[in-house]
Amino acid sequence: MTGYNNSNGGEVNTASNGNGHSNGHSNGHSNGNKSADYTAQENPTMCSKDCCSGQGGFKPGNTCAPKKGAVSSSDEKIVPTPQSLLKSNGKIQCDLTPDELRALRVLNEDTYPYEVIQEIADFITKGAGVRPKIGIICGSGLGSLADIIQDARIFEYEKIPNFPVSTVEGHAGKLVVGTLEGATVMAMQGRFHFYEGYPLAKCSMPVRVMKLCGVEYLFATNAAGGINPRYGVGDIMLMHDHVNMLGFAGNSPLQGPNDPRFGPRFPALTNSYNKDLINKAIEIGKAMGIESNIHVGVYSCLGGPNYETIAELKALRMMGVDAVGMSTVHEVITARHCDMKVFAFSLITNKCATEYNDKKDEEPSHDEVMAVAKMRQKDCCELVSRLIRELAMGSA
Ligand SMILES: O=P(O)(O)O[C@@H]1C[C@H](O)[C@@H](CO)O1
Ligand code: HPA
Repeated sequence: MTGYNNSNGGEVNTASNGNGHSNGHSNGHSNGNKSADYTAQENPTMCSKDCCSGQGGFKPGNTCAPKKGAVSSSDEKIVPTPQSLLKSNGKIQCDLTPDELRALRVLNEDTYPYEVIQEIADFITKGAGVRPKIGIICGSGLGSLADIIQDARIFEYEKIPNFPVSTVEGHAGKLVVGTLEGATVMAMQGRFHFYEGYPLAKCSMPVRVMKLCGVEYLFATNAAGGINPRYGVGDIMLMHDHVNMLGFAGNSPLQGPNDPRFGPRFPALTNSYNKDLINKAIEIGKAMGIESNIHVGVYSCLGGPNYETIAELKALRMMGVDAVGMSTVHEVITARHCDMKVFAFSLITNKCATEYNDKKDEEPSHDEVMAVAKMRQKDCCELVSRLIRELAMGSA
């Protein structure tokens, strides 16, 4: 693998992709500082704190009453709100404090207001005592990337105010802040996926938290299926572009009102993956003796949680996709929107069949994904830490 440049022989572009977004304009997102009166009309599916926490806390889809219009099975009873809970003005009494109510609203809203993200970032930077420069998102089974961080301050997602929780095996649900190879870093041991029930903006919300913590570089990693027939299990594909299948279907983490404090309404994504970092990673791969296992390619994210059909994989291949997964793209979009530099790679954990066959052992499974990630975590950690060392030394 020689130096990467996808611009047909032009110079490697070292310029940052400043998208010139303005600061200081609010789009007037309110922060939920309303009274604790919570009308049934505002959200017909919510009830009291005790009821929701009885179902394991406030989580996506954690509703306590059937949605309006839902068909109930014959043995289910619809229990009307007791009159004793209704105030004379028709509002339901709520025993949540204003802060709890606000947290409930934030967790149930699709987008996080700037101020809430700022509060999360303040909580982390104050707790850690540093402002990290590099953000790392660990893919499935690649959480050990965060284990190599020194002077680590660990925040469990559950304890970070207004943070979602990780629900997938191989995603520990911890944020680790510290230093790595001389650089201040924050790493997510566990990301949020669309298939967990989170809207895309919520899946990639931590990227905005990183930005407000001071992060300039996003390193995103993932486990993916190799569609390119040249890719082997355990190979690493440096992402130089993506195909946003969820975007084709009209879904985006940037959907909804745009807050210009993060970035512009219509961001360009043509130079999303930093070419200098790709070239440095190729050099590092050579120095590590794994050159033949390193590729540069195109990743595509589907919604999951099911793996793809043969027809879907054939279609993706025809579209120029080299590896397929269920994450990363919305994180990259969010990072580029707020002008972060991005480096991302896929660990190829399985080869995707593009021809029909009946071989059960060729079907992908999360167990296989986790096993391959475990096997290859050492090289992935070394690649990331050497790249960060180059950044810290100012040579990348
Ligand atoms: O979080 P990533 O994208 O690394 O995880 C992949 C996609 C699914 O979450 C899971 C499937 O095995 O691995
Ligand atoms: N498809 C989608 N996501 C994945 C795969 C796959 O084959 N492998 C790991 N994550």
